[in-house]
Amino acid sequence: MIGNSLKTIMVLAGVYLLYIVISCVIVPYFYDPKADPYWKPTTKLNQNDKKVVSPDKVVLLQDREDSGLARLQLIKNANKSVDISTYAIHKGPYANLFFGCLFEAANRGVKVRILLDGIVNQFNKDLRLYSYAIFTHPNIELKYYEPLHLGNPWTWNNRFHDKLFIIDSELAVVGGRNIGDKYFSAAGTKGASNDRDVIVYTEKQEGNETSVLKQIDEYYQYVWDHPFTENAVKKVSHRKEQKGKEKVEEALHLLAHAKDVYPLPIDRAIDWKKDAYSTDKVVLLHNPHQRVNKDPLIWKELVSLTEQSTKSIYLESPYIVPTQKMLDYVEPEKIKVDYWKMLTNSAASTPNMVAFSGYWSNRKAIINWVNELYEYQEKTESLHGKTYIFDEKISLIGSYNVDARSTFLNTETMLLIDSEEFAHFLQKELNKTVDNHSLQVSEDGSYKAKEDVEQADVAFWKRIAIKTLAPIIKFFAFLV
Ligand SMILES: O=P(O)(O)OC[C@H](O)CO
Repeated sequence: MIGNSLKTIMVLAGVYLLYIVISCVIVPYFYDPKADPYWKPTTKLNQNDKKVVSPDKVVLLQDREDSGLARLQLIKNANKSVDISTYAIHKGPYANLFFGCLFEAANRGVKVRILLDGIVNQFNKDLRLYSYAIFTHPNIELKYYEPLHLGNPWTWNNRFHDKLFIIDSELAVVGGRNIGDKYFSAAGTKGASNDRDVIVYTEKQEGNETSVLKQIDEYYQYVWDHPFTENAVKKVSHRKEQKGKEKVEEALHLLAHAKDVYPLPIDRAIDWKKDAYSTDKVVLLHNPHQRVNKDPLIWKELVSLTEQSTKSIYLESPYIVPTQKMLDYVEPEKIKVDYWKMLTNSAASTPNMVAFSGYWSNRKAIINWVNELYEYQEKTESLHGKTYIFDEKISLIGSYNVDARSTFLNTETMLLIDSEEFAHFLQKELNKTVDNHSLQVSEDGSYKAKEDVEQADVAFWKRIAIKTLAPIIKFFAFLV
């Protein structure tokens, strides 16, 4: 009897596993996304357009602490609304301060909306407690994009990787950072993640119709109302409501004593607008919201810009895992750029062994594609920036990594900035990371020696993991 039940359970589990493999692995491997027949690249690089100055100004936000502080201050100074979308909120002191600021803003009447990836966040215990308090608060809402439904494994690959932060519909932060201590930690913090954001705002009231902020606002609303998003909590018991309130009180208390846990004074005014650059055009790029494989709109844009570039391309991505399906969109004979520099994590710095193993198998090919390939040599910090600069004119910053997951599977948001001044500045900043912390990879895969940068040791377990994973990931790179 017990034997029969066990057999039935094993058969059902096997059928379910097969259902998962078909939905999450086999279908995405074969399924070609439907292409938008009207798609055109956003920018023609070599066109001598009549110069139109956009009303948008941009500020590069690189320093980890400043970037964390800016978010907290912007929430504190919000008057009407705060709209946030991010892939992940990691539990820890920064997330608690962040929620402290959000609840403080909501308590004074600011409308707060938070949109997160479902699967990645719905098992975060702290977030669950906040979600109970959010449910009962009239001014804060929390939604999950594609939360886990065990019966719909074909939705599991559709991850929400957008990263937007919009204040009063008047200013936005677009970049690559999630919310968590490692993105905003002080210099020298172990496990710190280095990234870049852009603050975009407009000062001209009459120019607002052409501002990217309108586009960002409309896109946020579109995703907020999208059928793939759901309210995080549908009902709460009295006990849960109580637990949520206690968590919020804790966060507000922490905020009141922020100086004990946060290295920078939250109320210190930063005049970040002093570092603003004027622009000719700013556009929000995003992938379409489609399940299984998406029409790879951001990748198509990057390929088009690569093919149009004549002078230079600077590319920084924490993971570089090109797949054949991605390369099918490229016509190599069209790439005529004079100089191409690429920067990514080394085996020592990468926190993502799966993605790095995918890169490792392609490393030799990449060395041949570009003029100079660099790898970041810090053992306790990693690169997380997604930065692309074409012909010292067009810059893209945002969430998109050069891999199949960002290309076909995830939602992604990138800010395209047409500004020579900004591109020059960004290029200089990227070169600082290259010059001070990275080594160039030679044709044989070894590093070229450099006086001021030492090759970082790769932990023994990492070497073994890369050697073991690389041949396996080759077959699954379309999911990485
Ligand atoms: O580290 P992130 O935030 O760029 O995310 C990497 C994952 O591949 C997202 O799917």
